[in-house]
Amino acid sequence: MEKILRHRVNAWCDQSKLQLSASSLPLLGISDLEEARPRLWGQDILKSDSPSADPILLRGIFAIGKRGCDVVLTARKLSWSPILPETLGDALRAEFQHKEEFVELKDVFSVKLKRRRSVGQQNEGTLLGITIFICLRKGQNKLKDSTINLNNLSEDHCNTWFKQIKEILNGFPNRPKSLKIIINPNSHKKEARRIYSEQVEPLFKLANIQTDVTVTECKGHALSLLKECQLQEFDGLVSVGGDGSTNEVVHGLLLRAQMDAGRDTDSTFVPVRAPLPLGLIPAGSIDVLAYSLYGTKHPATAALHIIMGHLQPVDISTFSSHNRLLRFGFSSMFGFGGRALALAERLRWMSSNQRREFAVIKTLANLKPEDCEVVFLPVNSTDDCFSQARRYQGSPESECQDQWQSTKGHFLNISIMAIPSLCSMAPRGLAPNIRLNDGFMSLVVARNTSRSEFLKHLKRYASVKNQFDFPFVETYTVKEVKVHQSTRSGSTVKFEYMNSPTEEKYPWNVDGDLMETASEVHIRVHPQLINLYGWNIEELDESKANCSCI
Ligand SMILES: Nc1ncnc2c1ncn2[C@@H]1O[C@H](COP(=O)(O)OP(=O)(O)OP(=O)(O)O)[C@@H](O)[C@H]1O
Repeated sequence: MEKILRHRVNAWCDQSKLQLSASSLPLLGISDLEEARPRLWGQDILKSDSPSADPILLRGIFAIGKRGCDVVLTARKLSWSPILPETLGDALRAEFQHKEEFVELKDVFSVKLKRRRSVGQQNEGTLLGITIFICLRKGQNKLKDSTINLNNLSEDHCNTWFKQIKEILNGFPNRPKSLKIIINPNSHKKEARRIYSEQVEPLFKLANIQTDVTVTECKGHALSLLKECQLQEFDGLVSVGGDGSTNEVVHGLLLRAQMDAGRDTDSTFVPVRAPLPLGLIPAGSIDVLAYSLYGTKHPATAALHIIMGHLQPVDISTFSSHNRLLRFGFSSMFGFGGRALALAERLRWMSSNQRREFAVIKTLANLKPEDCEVVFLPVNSTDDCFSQARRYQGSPESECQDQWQSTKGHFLNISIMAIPSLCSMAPRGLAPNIRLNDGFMSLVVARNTSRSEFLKHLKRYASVKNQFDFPFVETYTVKEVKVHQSTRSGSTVKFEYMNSPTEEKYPWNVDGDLMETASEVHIRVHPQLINLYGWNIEELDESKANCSCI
């Protein structure tokens, strides 16, 4: 009888890939391998027979915390439950029987052999087990890393598990193995390098990601680098800095894609997609791009999105003038927003926060309207279907017959945004009804009004009240916009920050970066032209779906 039982248990252990090694046994408080098998079989064979279970790849014993656990690995999850001593009463046994815990492999980003090395020890150290590194949700939008230690002293046992888990992790698509990192050391409070080395690099190392880091030396460095470097060596690109740095990297990446595809970048060209996904590590003051993508300015969250290969297709606009491409960018401001940035750029000698506050106050004090005509292609009722179709067919442009509209006059500010543009000062976004990838832009124009009314409008962005509910504010959902600045002869508009009084250029704020250009700018949205590492926080946030600001 005993022989038959042993035979059945051994057969089951082989079938269910249960790994019993001599070093597992102390965890069970038993000293003999043969003795161990019936105990495990007695409590677990029924679970493993459950018809819904995934095929078991490995099964074995590890200590987790202070408990000996029966650990099961499938392609989808790693689960464990405590091994119960036979002496435990029936009531307690029943209570613990179903205490299975698990982690899904999609949330695991690394596995390492865990060793202890004493001071002066030359070899690789004493094996303690394996450590599983996982990515957890922390609060509404943040991610954090955590570990699970599976302790077992057997080299063979741990190596088998290590290799099997590594193989599963290598099979996840989109997880980068090699990244090009571009750091702007001068962003905001000059903390980008420290943020990268303290909060991001250790996570990339844990995830075994190879990195090639460039610390920029001046404005334009990232752009020239991206025009020339061998991008095919990398799985993704990462920008560490504020919105301005990210805009330079995005522009460089997309420009490079057009050059490689031989595109003539006139004002009607259809751009090709960015060849690599881009990750944004926020190290600026406002970080609208990172905030819109992650819902937080948390460098470790951004790093974990990159490591986990979460990809989010995002719309982007082109800015052209006189049939020439000026820039790729996600959001822009002309008038107040452009002037304030132009002034802040002149005050670079001040600290980041000081120059921003000073520039806003001074621009408000000198508030003056722009005399413009804004011509735009509004979204019509059929556009939702077009947008959906475009999304699935990958066609970049709508082919429907559209009706251009225009509005003229004196405007204090004109904003054109292809993304919701969230930040801590505008938690619902500068364009609350625009999605990251809906194929549309939000056009918001603030006509000339008193300073106090305009200030009220600006303050509303931070409150829960509708920021657009003012008689001087108009909002449109659009696909294309042309802004013509009126230049009346004899009264040429001149800006304080310009060197030459004869120069006639106008300041635009494109993703926090200054773009100075002539009197006409043509802006077109290009659906899902770039993949960013991140997720769509709008889809997670129910409250935004109910927003009726526009
Ligand atoms: N090494 C560098 N030295 C000076 N400027 C740089 C350097 N590298 C990049 N830049 C430029 O600095 C500009 C501002 O970058 P960024 O937005 O990161 O900083 P910031 O303006 O201080 O931050 P924020 O806009 O969030 O306050 C960008 O236009 C970028 O092109």
